[in-house]
Amino acid sequence: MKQLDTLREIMRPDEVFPFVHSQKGLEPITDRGVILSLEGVNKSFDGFKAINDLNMAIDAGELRCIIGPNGAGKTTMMDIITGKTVPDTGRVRFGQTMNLLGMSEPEIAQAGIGRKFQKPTVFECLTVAENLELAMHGDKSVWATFRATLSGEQQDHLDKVLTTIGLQEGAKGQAGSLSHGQKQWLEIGMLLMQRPHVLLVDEPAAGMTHQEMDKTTELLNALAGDHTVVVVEHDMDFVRSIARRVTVLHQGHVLAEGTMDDVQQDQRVIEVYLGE
Ligand SMILES: Nc1ncnc2c1ncn2[C@@H]1O[C@H](COP(=O)(O)OP(=O)(O)OP(=O)(O)O)[C@@H](O)[C@H]1O
Repeated sequence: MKQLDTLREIMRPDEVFPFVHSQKGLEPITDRGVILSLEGVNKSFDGFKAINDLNMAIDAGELRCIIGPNGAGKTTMMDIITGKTVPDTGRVRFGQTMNLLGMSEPEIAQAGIGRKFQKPTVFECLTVAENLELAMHGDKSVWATFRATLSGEQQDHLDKVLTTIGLQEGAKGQAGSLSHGQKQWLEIGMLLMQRPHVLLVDEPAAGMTHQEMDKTTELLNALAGDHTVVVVEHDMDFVRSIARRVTVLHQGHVLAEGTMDDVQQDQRVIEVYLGE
């Protein structure tokens, strides 16, 4: 995959918050500082505290892994960031000032936070390229728009995304014929078509072969830097292969944060995992 080469070109920052014009061109208003933050976030379901005073800050360009035992609140945290779940209290900000609470799921996606769920949801009867084309238009119900001719710039973007996800050779093949791993990459490509600033990726390695995992590691590492990538993952070997910084959630709260070595040696983390 010529990911690094092509990504520089794909990431032509849109004129979308939190990027502003500067002498160097479009720059994140965070100045590569914190791009996503949760402060004092709480969420209860029928009296059960799924998220308990959650505080977390993620820097622009980071590749952050979120780990934690079953029921730790990882999915609920992702749901809160993307507007699927509204917290009871707390603040969630994109950049330094954009308040994500009160924004709808489509508005948050439009602002530049894309999410990939664990199960691939590609359109199996369409080709790989058609899936990407459809994703570019956002509104998947608009078949007429999908049939419209792509501009040169849009076609270039599509070609670069195909190269990034390593599916350029199979672009005209049916998505239904792809392997599980290839479907996951296609879905990441579908997110990239909308030029997100932040990518939230749920268990990308689940069900993958070792070879596919290696390619996914390569892909996520290539995406970080120009994008901010947040990965929720259970597979510790995979986490070790991609993570620079790991956050351990437990009972809806941050238990530990640091490098993989740091958190693996943390006595509280060991106890939580052994006690699972
Ligand atoms: N809509 C809901 N109604 C009731 N309880 C919920 C709801 N969503 C989540 N919970 C509960 O909140 C807790 C946290 O769940 P969550 O799915 O966020 O954990 P998780 O860390 O993603 O777990 P896993 O690794 O098993 O996916 C769990 O105890 C779960 O049962």
